[in-house]
Amino acid sequence: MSARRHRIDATLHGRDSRAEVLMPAPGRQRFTGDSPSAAVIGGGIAGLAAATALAERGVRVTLYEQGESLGGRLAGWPVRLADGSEATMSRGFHAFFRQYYNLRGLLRRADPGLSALTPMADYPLRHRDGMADSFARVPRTPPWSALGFVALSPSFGWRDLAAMNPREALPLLDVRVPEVYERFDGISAEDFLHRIGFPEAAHHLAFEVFSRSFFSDPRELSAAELLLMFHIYFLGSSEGLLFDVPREPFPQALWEPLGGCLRRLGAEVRTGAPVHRVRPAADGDLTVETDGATDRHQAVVLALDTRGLRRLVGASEQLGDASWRADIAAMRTAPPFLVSRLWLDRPVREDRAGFLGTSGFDGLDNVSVLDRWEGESARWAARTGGSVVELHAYAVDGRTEPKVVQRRMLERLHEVYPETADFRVVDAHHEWRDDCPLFSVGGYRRRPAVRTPHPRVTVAGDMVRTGLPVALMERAATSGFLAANALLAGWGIRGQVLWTVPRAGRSRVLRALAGLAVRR
Ligand SMILES: Cc1cc2nc3c(=O)[nH]c(=O)nc-3n(C[C@H](O)[C@H](O)[C@H](O)COP(=O)(O)OP(=O)(O)OC[C@H]3O[C@@H](n4cnc5c(N)ncnc54)[C@H](O)[C@@H]3O)c2cc1C
Repeated sequence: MSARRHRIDATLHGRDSRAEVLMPAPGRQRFTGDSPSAAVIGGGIAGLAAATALAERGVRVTLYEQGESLGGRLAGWPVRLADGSEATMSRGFHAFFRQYYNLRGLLRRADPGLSALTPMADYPLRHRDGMADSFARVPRTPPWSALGFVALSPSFGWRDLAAMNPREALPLLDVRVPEVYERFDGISAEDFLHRIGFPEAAHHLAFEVFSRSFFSDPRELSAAELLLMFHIYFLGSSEGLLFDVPREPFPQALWEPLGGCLRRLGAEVRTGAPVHRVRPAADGDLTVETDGATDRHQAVVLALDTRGLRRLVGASEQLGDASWRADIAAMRTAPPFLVSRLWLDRPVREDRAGFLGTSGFDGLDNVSVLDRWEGESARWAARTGGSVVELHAYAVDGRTEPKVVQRRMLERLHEVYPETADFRVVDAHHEWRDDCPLFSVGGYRRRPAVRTPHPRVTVAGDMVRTGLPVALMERAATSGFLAANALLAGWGIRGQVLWTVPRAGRSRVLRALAGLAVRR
């Protein structure tokens, strides 16, 4: 893919005039007449992006999803509450950042104006010791974002900035992908922050919240992922740290409309369809085995979660080569996380934020008041006079009894929002999962890339190496499009145009400063 700067249509992309556009390999617009068939395995964001890009160009797509609905880690399912109401449960709160250009492009297929998303006014953070931070008033364009944060933050002042180790900290100013992995994948996020002399208070507040949102303890997370995150959300993009959230539960707001688009494009969307094996056939085709059926395709996109990919590749003995298979087998998932959703009989205080990042509260990572922004919760709260609150705890010690953690998180809620201590819990749903990838120290080299040893098999998902500054949901969407583009290029068809935050530090002065660190 070639890259070039573009004037940005702010309504379609973001506000960052330095965002980069990545042009796909040249080719015909789409198939006409006879077209190949492709299996996309996995119906999360990555699979939906791949399936959409392929189907739009006339490929005959079958999407296989083992779950009963689309969305993967953002899937939702109906539950009946103790008071008889119907609600949609999910893994809960997700921040849709403005620099998620490719994810937003995917969602625009079904919702051109992104009317399903609503902005959150702030990204407040609170530490148990009383320290609080906010990004609402921090400017969005670097370097003013960093300077504004230092000027406004109680946890990170000018004195802290002056006390940092300048030589070690300079690389923060010019994060480049994939070079950042070559230099920093070998140390942990925690060690990196110590090395640069990052102030203790800001370390515990801002960085712990961010690194834990990668589902890992900072001692286990690769420093390269932390630097990348710093670049994407802070110093490398002028979209800022504010984000949007869906106005309704994920299925209704996002995946049912997108699934409808796919079907209108002629794709076959099969839910409740786990794939057990993929086998290369002698004639170059690939067979895909599901419960009781074997389908034949000319290409396959593996858009599964980490464990699903490991299992499927493990069972598909003839797929790939020995070293690729060994790398997939070595992939790890992050420790378990808990999402507790509580339907409470009374409203939380009026000034409580829709979302609050928390630190120092025994592993409670954030608290959302869903009825502030999600229609279904707001209607329940209006009808009952109650409120809907969600608690997330990432990287939980797997040895602790789930009930103990659930009770502890509720007690911490009582501390964060003391009025809730007297509320009655009308109903509670607790989701325990461990399906997020672990970006462990030194693990980058073995993570799968989009291309595999088989020219007609590609990989997509939020664990994939894309060579671009993208993470989490945006990595899933971007890798999905890249996986489709790689197949389309092989057929001489032009793929999807992609966008990314700049792939290097954005200011010449900051880049020059960062260069000093490398030369010394
Ligand atoms: C609690 C929580 C909060 C999060 N918050 C944020 C956030 O605020 N911002 C952000 O950007 N990201 C966030 N994330 C991360 C985000 O959810 C993921 O990065 C993203 O959803 C990954 O999408 P994916 O398509 O790569 O994988 P998945 O969504 O896991 O999709 C993989 C799919 O493959 C299917 N599958 C597996 N095996 C098979 C098989 N054999 N046959 C058929 N199908 C199979 C699975 O059922 C699944 O649907 C959060 C995640 C969690 C859990």
